[in-house]
Amino acid sequence: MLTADHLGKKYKQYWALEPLSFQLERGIYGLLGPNGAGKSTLMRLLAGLLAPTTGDASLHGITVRDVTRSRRRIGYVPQTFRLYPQLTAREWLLHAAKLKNAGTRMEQEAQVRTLIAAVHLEEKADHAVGSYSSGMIKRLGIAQALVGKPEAVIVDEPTAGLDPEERLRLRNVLAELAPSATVLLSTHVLSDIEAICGQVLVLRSGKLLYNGRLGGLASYAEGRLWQWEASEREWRAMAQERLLSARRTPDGILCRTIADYQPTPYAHAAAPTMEEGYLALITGSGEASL
Ligand SMILES: Nc1ncnc2c1ncn2[C@@H]1O[C@H](COP(=O)(O)OP(=O)(O)OP(=O)(O)O)[C@@H](O)[C@H]1O
Repeated sequence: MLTADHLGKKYKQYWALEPLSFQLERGIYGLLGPNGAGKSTLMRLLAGLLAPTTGDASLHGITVRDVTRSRRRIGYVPQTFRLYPQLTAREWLLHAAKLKNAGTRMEQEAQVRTLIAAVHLEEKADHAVGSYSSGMIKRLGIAQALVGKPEAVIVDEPTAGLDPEERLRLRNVLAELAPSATVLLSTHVLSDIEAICGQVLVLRSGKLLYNGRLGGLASYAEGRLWQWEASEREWRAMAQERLLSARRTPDGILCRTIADYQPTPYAHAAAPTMEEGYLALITGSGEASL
């Protein structure tokens, strides 16, 4: 169990992460929030790589500040990382296994073989990483975080900059981990994680706004989601930034927005999606004036 207990981080007078508390069991959790919300700060605090201003993070009751006892048990994949381009994936992972003191040389080699297969890098395992695509590097980062069989795996922006095929591949790799570890993935794109995360935490401006089931997000736009068909001319006259979506149909343009009151006489209430609920939550959307 990965626990945050009044965990917070302040830079000068500014809370990058206001003190928050939660407990994460086994499974995959999404950490959502716009740029600057505090996601990386929280992840680095949970991984024991950043000293908190208040509170503590712990894994199964052991503080992450106890580096010797917790470091091997938590795998962390930063947003970006540098690799020596001339090293191969196998060499890189063996190096990580040595640093983490993950068993005898033979055990380390066996573990590296298993990890290479788990992240589907068998064909490229003995090629220099300088020749890898960004998706392959992300997968190698995850394999490196998994060395030593950690009980918690924290991945900052796993799918950023990847093409749809690589996203899917990476998602599958992460989903396979779920039964045996606590996995926390950050993103600002809900669709990236909705296929694999049942639970999400939402941060905005350093505050924890939501901690619960992914499906529960839709409720933030419940009763405030409006849909109507507009003509091309009406649509052009609208404050476009107030629209959540606008989709061309044979009859005109299907518009959706969040507003406390019916935005036009033609609008009718519609069921919000999770994404729309999430947008309502992070934008704190009030009345839309169209
Ligand atoms: N070392 C630092 N010194 C001062 N402020 C910092 C430092 N690191 C982060 N911050 C600030 O803390 C806030 C949270 O940053 P953080 O990187 O955690 O956000 P994020 O949600 O991960 O953003 P992104 O999605 O853009 O990566 C931001 O306002 C950022 O500018």
